[in-house]
Amino acid sequence: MTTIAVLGAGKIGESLLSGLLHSGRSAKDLLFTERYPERAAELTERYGVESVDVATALESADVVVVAVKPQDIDPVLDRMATVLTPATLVVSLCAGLPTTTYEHRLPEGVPVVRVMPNTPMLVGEAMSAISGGAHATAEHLAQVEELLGSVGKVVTVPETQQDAVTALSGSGPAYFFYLVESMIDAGILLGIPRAVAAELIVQSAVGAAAMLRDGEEGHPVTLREAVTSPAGTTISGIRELERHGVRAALIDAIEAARDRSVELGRGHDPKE
Ligand SMILES: NC(=O)C1=CN([C@@H]2O[C@H](COP(=O)(O)OP(=O)(O)OC[C@H]3O[C@@H](n4cnc5c(N)ncnc54)[C@H](O)[C@@H]3O)[C@@H](O)[C@H]2O)C=CC1
Ligand SMILES: O=C(O)[C@@H]1CCC=N1
Repeated sequence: MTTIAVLGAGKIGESLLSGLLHSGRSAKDLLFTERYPERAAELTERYGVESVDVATALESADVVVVAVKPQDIDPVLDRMATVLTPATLVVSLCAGLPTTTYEHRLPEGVPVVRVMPNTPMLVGEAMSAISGGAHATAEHLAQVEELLGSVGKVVTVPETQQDAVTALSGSGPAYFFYLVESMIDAGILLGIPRAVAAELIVQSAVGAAAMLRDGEEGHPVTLREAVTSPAGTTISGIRELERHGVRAALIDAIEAARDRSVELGRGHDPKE
């Protein structure tokens, strides 16, 4: 069985471990490394997965998943450079980091696949986009697709689109959570108890998402028009959204996130 080591068990590393276990993978086929011992102990107790040091993880794993922050990648790449061979597949979840950064710092031929997942992985509903580097074969991509496919949906994209994908689906859940949080606040303003407002809005979000994904008519414009009655309530609200430039704000937000992804990828490649 393939041994998978997750380097960095923070929010996304934990989501991946949890998602893989839920999908039926055995804890004995998983390893993780974590900088903070208390965090490592907490996760081992919660999931039964063993925490090891980075060198052990790199030596034991068939697939090494890098889930540290891009700002923390340099010491990890230095360790990887001394241990890895082309027999190990590297899967990078790091925002902004191009596959070439790994290729320029790791021994020749080590296969690298860049992935942008998202935290709904925790409940088996991730959206992950994958792109292979220069030494990644179709089999490597299929392996990563199978791995991430067990915790959600997977698409393959050209690596040139990964910074945009990071802004859209990597950060995307945060924007939906922000919207839900704001709508619950509106409920409070209108005198609805917080718990009731939260139930109303969360179930509306779940219902809207199900219509978008599974409904016969999944186009957002058609679905919104169906809620918007002539001279009704919804159009009064939409006029306010337009007056406040919410559409432009969202476009600007996603463009800013894309730009930040590009920025995070800089400064780690000796050939830059
Ligand atoms: N949080 C998210 O929604 C998403 C995050 N990502 C990417 O995943 C990566 C991790 O992000 P988060 O989980 O949000 O950050 P985080 O800060 O929660 O987790 C990073 C973890 O790595 C550990 N770490 C750092 N250096 C280490 C080392 N040398 N050895 C062992 N452990 C080490 C830290 O202690 C921490 O627990 C980032 O590169 C990010 O771009 C990608 C998609 C979504
Ligand atoms: O905020 C971040 O940098 C990470 C990458 C995508 C989602 N969270």
